[in-house]
This record gives sequence, C-alpha cells and structure tokens, in this order.
Amino acid sequence: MRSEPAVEVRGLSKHYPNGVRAVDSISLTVQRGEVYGFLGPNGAGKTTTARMLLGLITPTSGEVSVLGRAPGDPEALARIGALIEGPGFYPFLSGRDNLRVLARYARVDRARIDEVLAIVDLSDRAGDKFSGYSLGMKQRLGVAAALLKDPDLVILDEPTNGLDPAGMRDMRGLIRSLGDEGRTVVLSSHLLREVQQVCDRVGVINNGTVLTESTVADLRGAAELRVTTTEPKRAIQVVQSLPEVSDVAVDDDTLRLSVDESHTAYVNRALVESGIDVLELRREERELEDVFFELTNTEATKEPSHV
Ligand SMILES: Nc1ncnc2c1ncn2[C@@H]1O[C@H](COP(=O)(O)OP(=O)(O)OP(=O)(O)O)[C@@H](O)[C@H]1O
Repeated sequence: MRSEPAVEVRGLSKHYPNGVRAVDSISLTVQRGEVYGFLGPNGAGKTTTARMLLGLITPTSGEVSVLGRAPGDPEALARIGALIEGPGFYPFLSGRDNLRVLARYARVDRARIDEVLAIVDLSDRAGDKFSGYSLGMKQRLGVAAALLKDPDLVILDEPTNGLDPAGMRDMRGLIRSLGDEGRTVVLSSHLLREVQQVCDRVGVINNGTVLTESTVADLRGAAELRVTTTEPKRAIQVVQSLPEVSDVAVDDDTLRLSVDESHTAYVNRALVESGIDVLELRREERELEDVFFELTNTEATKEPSHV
C-alpha cells in the first residue's frame, strides 16, 4: 500500500485583493521520499504556493495537507524545513552563531549545528561572519538552517537564484543528496535544466495554473531517433510503412521519429535495403525546456549555456 503523500493540494487558489489570481485552483501531489520540482517562470505562483504550504498565507479556497496535517500545524512544522526567498541572518554573527540562535529558538540540540554545517559543506567557514559569505555560502547556510530540525520535508524556493555556476552545481548536489537520504524535497525553480537534473517528478506551473504533473522521464517523452539520409523524401515513405514507427517529422535531410530503442537497427536495415544511404543515426532525448515551450507557448528562462 502506498503511504500517505507528503503534500496533497486540491483546488488551491490565492486571489489577492488587487485582482491578481496568483494561484488558481491548482492540484498536485508530492509523494514521500521524492524530489519534486515545481517548475515555472517568474511570477507563475510558486512562492505563493510555497507560502500556503507553510501556513504563512491563507488560501482563498482549496484543500492542503502537508505531512498529513493542515498548513501551519505545529506538529507538521516541526518536521518541515524551508528556505523561502533567501535566508534572513544576522550579518555581524558567524554562520555557526546564526545557527545557534535558530537552534535555541527551535529547541534543537547544539550538536546538530555541526552536523548541518558539514552537510552543506560550510564547516571550514562556520566561524566567519555571515556578511563576508558569498551568495552561494549564504544560500547553503539557509539550507543548513532548514535542516536543523532534521526535517522529513524540505521546501526550497529558488535556492540557486543568483548563484554562479559553481554555486549552482553545489546546491544541486546538495538537493539531490537530501533526496538520496530519503527526505521529501519540494524544489521550486524557473530553471528547466535544474529540475531535469535534480528531480524525480515535476509539476509545471504558469499563470497560477498547473499545466501538467508527471515524472521528468515521462514529460520528456520517449527518446527520438534522428536519421540523416541523402533521400529524406523517400526515407519518410519507408519509415512510415514500418508499424513500429510513429510521429515522423523532417528537418532538411534529417528525419525525427518515435520508435523504441530496440528497433533502431531495424529502421536502419529497412532504409538501407530500400537503397537509401543513412549518413547518421542517433537517439536524442527532448530537453525539458522543449516540453515546457510546448505546454506554455511562452518564453521560459533558459539557464546560461556555460552551466
Ligand atoms: N501580496 C501580493 N499582492 C498582490 N499580488 C501578489 C502578491 N504576492 C504575489 N503577487 C503576485 O502573484 C503572482 C505570483 O507571484 P509568486 O511570487 O507566487 O510567483 P513565483 O512563481 O514565485 O515567481 P518568482 O520566481 O518571480 O517569485 C505575481 O503576479 C505576483 O506579482
């Protein structure tokens, strides 16, 4: 039997008095132990949703259950760690002293401070003032703070925002390791590749509406086979006659087709036996960003290509 989801949202809306429908009747489910990507462009409604999950703002309508409880329920909050819109710390205190303040407030054993500093790889710089930290270190301290209570559920809102490529890579590794430890992670992000690299499942949100919810693999769809030939027109006829092949498209001299990987050699043979020279045959997975464009017909933010 499947265990109760970590997060269950049904028909959730947040409409502001100024008429903005920040979140408009969304439904989503985060299973326990998965790293769930909440993917959408800026202004899509991710932060508003995260705030409602934590009980920081009240929904206009809809149902929310977080770790089996209502948002803001103290017992659930004790098992949730969150980093929403950048961490707030005392600039003149060291990273470790900032965590001490929080640990005392949350009644967490002080021994946990060194554990979380080690998890986010800040042990060596824990005695330095927060004001001297790089943005990446500040964000990692924010994650350390979120981990103080050894939470079952970690909610991270755009944790790589503003980080340089190395900082982003470190943060992604950290998020993945939280998932590998068996924690449930909700990662909100506008970066398609980030979600693709780190998450098990993804909910795509735009204009306050969830467009789709699926595994990253399903969202990307089956890998395409790309076949470059000297005679694309004739090649189309040949592949279209094969029952194993579907969705044939053509760009210049390259055919794109959906076919199970096990039939790659069979497609090649069919073309060659029809006297068509195959110049190149390769399988290519769709990027999540292609899928995103299809779903939203909007310009989503592409990550800088050097990352
Ligand atoms: N307090 C508020 N009053 C009115 N409108 C708001 C308020 N908070 C957010 N909004 C609007 O709601 C919409 C969703 O905002 P939200 O911050 O949830 O999006 P987001 O997906 O987190 O984007 P970003 O990554 O830019 O923070 C935006 O149009 C925003 O301007």
